[in-house]
This record gives sequence, structure tokens and C-alpha cells, in this order.
Amino acid sequence: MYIERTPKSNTQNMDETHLFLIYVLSLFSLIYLFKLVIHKKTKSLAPSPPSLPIIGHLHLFNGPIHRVLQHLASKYGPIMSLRFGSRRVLVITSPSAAQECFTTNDITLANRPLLLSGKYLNYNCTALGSAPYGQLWRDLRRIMTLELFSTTRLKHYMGVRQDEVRSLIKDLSKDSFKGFSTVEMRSRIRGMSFNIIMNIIADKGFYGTKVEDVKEASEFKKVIRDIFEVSGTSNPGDFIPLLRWIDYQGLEKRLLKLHKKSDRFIQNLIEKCKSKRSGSKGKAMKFIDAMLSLQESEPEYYTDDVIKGNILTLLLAGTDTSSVTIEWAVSLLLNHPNVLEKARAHIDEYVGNERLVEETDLPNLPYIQCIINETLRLFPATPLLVPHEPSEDCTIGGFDVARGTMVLVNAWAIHRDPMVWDDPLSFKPERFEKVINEGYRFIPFGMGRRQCPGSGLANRVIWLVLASLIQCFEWERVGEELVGLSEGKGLTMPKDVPLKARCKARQEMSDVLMNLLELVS
Ligand code: HEM
Repeated sequence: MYIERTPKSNTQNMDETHLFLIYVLSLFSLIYLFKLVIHKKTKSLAPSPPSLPIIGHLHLFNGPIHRVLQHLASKYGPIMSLRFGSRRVLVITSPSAAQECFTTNDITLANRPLLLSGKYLNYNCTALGSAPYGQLWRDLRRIMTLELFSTTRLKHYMGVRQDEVRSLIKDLSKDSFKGFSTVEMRSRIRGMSFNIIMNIIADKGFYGTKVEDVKEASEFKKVIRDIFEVSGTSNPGDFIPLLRWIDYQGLEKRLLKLHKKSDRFIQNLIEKCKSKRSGSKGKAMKFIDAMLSLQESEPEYYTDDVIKGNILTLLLAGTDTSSVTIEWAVSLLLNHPNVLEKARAHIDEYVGNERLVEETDLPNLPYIQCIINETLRLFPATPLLVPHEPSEDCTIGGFDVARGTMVLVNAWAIHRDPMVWDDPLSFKPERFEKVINEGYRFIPFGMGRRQCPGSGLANRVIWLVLASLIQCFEWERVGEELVGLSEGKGLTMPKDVPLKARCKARQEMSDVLMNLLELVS
């Protein structure tokens, strides 16, 4: 029998198309859900506290970030995953996990996350501290090692460090010959650290000698201070794209303004250096000079921006880190006069009172290094190191870590972990007397490829300052009560209240100090 097929109406056709679409969409949704379940089952993610939509775990941060992370890690473990807005974060709080980060995963984790500060202060991440792991980073690291941090260069700049430390000693001696006088330490130590780095980067003759230079230099110091303040505030726009879009808190505008100001100063410095180089009686301009020589052979690669970003990086990474460590160390010594006396006895025994202590005495006075290590253990200037970011998926402690996650290593918490250190909250420099290598339980300078290249320089500066302060002065607290040791806000974990102390030139050192007052102008 023949059955005539009636042609389909338009409505019928559309219904079928709809049905087909619904079928395909359902199939895709099922596949997606299935993949999600499989992914969750197969991926082993680090434990995480409950989070909120959009902000993730940002609401938990109501105090110093290293303290909040330490508290969370005590509940969720030494490898913990968090979300800062839309950004995945992994927090490491054990020496073994830190070791895995900086050995097995060192290359993968050698990248840095892209943050607003990297864009504005590091000239689109072309400076050593924020550059992605790659050829430019390798070249910059090599140049800086060669020009600034190698043993030869450290020796070469020994005079610069000595001059600046002697100026500090002279400054403190002026009012303290007749008796104890109260001195504010922070601004003095900061000024000294800044001058050391600035003199290494540019030539002393270029900086702070003429009146207009002094004015310019003090303006620039203020800009650097402001940059520290802004960099210390974690920027919500780094974690929640919408907030960045509306520039919540106006931080991006402030960064841009500071960038412009510091850029003007550093460009000026470079121009002066360029003109001096082209002049017949050109004098070597140290780090800037080395960078400009490279620029001459590869102008497209070593642009002015690359040079400026790296100068700013050195100033930011190299000044406050050392000066806050010195301020913490002096505070600890004021609270532990027995440690101070022991260090002084060592100095008197090996150096005596007829000359000032010098960097070359360092190997004979290891107890001062123990004081520095113990200070860095309790108060590491970068408590969370500098954030790392894996360039590909990896595993840490058996947990899967996705590419692009921000990895924070809580060195501050590792240094204070009672499972790792005996009596961790006490100040005991002696604990560093016997052990030569503390491994991954003591990491104030980080580890692996991106560890601090300036640790040798920092140690020398801090050592010479402390040894000189101990040798030349008697020290007292301003009142009966102990010096407060709470940390304040800022990128480098400064003391919340600037240190004031009472100091008096030591009788035994009076001849040497008198000489110094005459010599150092
Ligand atoms: C007490 C003093 C200092 C401390 C505690 C310190 C600590 C650190 C830490 C923890 C890092 C990051 C390591 C990581 O990524 O895991 C770092 C990186 C860096 N530091 Fe230091 N630092 C100090 C002094 C200095 C000085 C004096 C300079 C140079 C003048 C300097 C220059 C740098 C640079 C350029 C980087 C970036 C390295 C890179 O990303 O490859 N630091 N520092």
C-alpha cells in the first residue's frame, strides 16, 4: 500500500531543530559534568578553608598576612590552597615542601605572577625581581652578579660601605661623648642603606654633593618611601578584575604617579651618566655605566626602560631589607644586654679599642653573624619571600598545582615552627653557632634560582653596622620596659614603632672616635 508522505510544515521543522539542539547541549553538559567529576576525582588538590563567591578567602585577611597564613596552616596543613579573588594561591609552610619547591620544581616555579606593581614599578616586568623566567632574566641576573654581587665586586665596594658606616658612627658620636643621648635609629639607618646602594649604582660624585642634588635626592628618597608604602598594600585589583577595572582605592593611579616621579629622577641620572661617558674625561659610573655599555652594543634589548627598572629594583630590594634587619637586631640586643655584652667582649678581644672594626674582621667574629641569623630567623625582611608562579602544571607534596597559581612560601612561619626549631620564639644567637647549613628551615633569602642575589652584600652591610655600633657605644633602652617587637605595615615587615635608644660613646673608644670626627667630613 502506498502511503503518501505529507511534506513537513515549517513548525515541525523548527521543533525538530530545537530538539536536536537540546539533545546536543545536554550531551555537552553531561560530558562537561562528567569531566568535572573525573577531574575532581583524579586531581588531588591541597586542603582549603571554606571560601566566599567572588572574593574567595580575601575576607580572612584582617591582620599581617604571614600571621593569618600561619594560623590557617595550623588548621589546614603545610600545603594549603586558597583563592584571592579569582587568583589561585598555594601556601607552603614546611621545610620539606619548600625544599620540593626549590629543587624538583625549581625551574617550573621560577616565574613570577604578574602584579600591578610589576607593571608600573618594574617597567612591564623587565626588571630582575619581576621578569618572567627566560633569557632577559638570565642576562640581568648575570650582569648584576658580575657588576655588583661577585666576590670581586663586593671587595671593590668595601670602601663605599665603610665610609657610609663611619658617617653613621660619627653622627651618633657627636652628641654622645658627654653622656647618654636619645637617638632615633630608623631614619639614620635607612639613610645609610640608601646611600650605600645609590653609591654602588651611580657614582658618589653624582649624588648628593651639590645643593640641587641634595634637594633632588631628598625628593627621590621620599618617592622611594611612598613606593614602599604603596607596594606594602596588597592591591585588591590584582585579585578581583572588576576592582582593577574601577581602580578601587585609586591604587593604580597612585602607582602611575609614583612611577612618573621616580622615572624622571632615574632618567636624569642616566642622562648625566651618558653625557659624562661621551666627554673626554669620562669617569666610570659603576652599575649604570655597565648597563650603558651594554646598551651601546644592543640598544633594542637594553633600553633606557630596562636600565631604569633595574636601578629602581636595586633601590627597593636593597635598602629597606637591610635597614629593617638592623633595626630589629638593635631592638633585640637592647632587650638582651647579655648577648650585646658577649658580642662586645669578642670584638674587644679580636679587634681591641685602638681601631674601628672592619669588614676584614668578619671571619674572626662569627658571633655577630649568629646575631644576624637569629634576627633574620625571627624577623625575615620578606616574610613570604617573593611570590612564585608555576609555568606549567606540577605537583607539590603530592598535591596538584595548576599553572598560574601564585605560590607563597611562609618563611616567617617556618622559622617559628616548634616542630622545626627548639624554643622558636626566644632570641638565642647561640643556636647558629654549631650548625653550618640550616637547609630549608632557615630561608630568609629564599632558595633556588630566584634566591636573593644581594644576600652577600646585605650580610656585609648588616655585619659592619652592628659590629661598629657594639664596638663604639654603650646602649640602653629609653625606658624600663622592653623594646616593643610588633611588626608594622609595609613590604619589608618593619617594626611598628621606629626604634629610639639611648647611646653613649664608649670611654675606651674615645680616641678613635675623636679621630673619626676630625677625619669624616
Ligand atoms: C636582609 C636583606 C635582604 C633580604 C632578607 C632579602 C630577601 C630576598 C628574598 C626572600 C628574595 C626572593 C627570593 C625568592 O624569590 O624566593 C629576594 C630577591 C631579590 N633580592 Fe633580596 N634580600 C635582601 C637584600 C637585598 C639586597 C641588598 C639586594 C641588592 C642590592 C637585593 C636584591 C634582590 C633582587 C634583585 C631580588 C630578585 C631576584 C630574582 O627575582 O631573580 N636583596 N631577596
